[in-house]
Amino acid sequence: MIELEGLTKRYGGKVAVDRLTFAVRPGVVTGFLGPNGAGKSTTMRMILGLDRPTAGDVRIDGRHYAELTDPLTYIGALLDAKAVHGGRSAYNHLLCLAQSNGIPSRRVAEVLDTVGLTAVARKKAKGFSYGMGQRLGIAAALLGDPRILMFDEPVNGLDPEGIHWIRNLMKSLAAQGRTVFVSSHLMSEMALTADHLVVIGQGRLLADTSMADFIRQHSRSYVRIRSPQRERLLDVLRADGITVVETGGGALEVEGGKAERIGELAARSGVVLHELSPRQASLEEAFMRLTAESVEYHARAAGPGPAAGDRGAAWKGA
Ligand SMILES: Nc1ncnc2c1ncn2[C@@H]1O[C@H](COP(=O)(O)OP(=O)(O)OP(=O)(O)O)[C@@H](O)[C@H]1O
Repeated sequence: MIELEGLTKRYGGKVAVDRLTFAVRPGVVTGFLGPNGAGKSTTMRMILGLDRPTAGDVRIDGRHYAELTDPLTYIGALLDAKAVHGGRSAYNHLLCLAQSNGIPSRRVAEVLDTVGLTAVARKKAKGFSYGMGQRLGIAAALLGDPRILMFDEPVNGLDPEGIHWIRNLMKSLAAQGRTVFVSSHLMSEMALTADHLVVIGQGRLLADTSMADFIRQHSRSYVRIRSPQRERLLDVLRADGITVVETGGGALEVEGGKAERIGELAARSGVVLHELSPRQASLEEAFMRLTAESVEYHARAAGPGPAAGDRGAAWKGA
């Protein structure tokens, strides 16, 4: 378990992480979500003792990182996949890590096998593709067979096969009872991977909830309607007590699942419909709404008041 208590980091006048209090529990994948600059990497660096908190505390199974003997056997992390000596082979890179951390060298072959790098184990890391580098970073995280694993944006830059592989790996590690903490700025990816969500914006905690609750609270269902007799349709729906929102492009929206009722009312009144489609707002939109206030890096060039979908431009990799 990872426990944060009022964790805070300031860089000069800038508050990167602001009084974060939450716990990351074993047996589930916990997604750590937030827009660019929200403070995810800084938080992870403090968990690993790489950055010193300005205030507050963070403990791994009740102890500070610096107090752990052979820390790689408690917590494995992938923070920066490029942090590998390129001149070394994958095997030697992992062997050095094993030897300096009291880990038996037989683990090297085991983790190379787990991440599918056995065939290229003797090749120099500098010749590796981005995906192979990610796999090597994950092999290093798994080396000490730790109960806690932490991955910073592990799917960034990966192809669909690599994304699928990492997703399944994280789920299987959690199913083994390990604590899995993974950051991302992509809600859609987390929706497929995480059981629990911690969302931050501008360093502050915005949500600490199960994925099921997040979906229940934030996924909005609505009906989209288009009609060449728009004004007549508006009158008919309003007369029936239905609240209609007029959206761009001449379309109308009605909250909830009232498609059948709307269709019947239109038919009864002889109003022609060109579209009557029940829709579900995506989790990505819910996430955007939740963090919109705290997005530090807005794509201002896109002009004021972008639509939810357009705001994707403000997100790394979007
Ligand atoms: N060493 C540093 N010195 C000054 N400011 C920093 C430093 N490291 C991070 N920051 C600032 O702290 C804030 C949080 O950065 P951090 O990298 O933790 O965010 P993040 O959520 O990981 O973002 P991203 O998704 O872009 O990686 C940002 O405003 C960043 O500019």
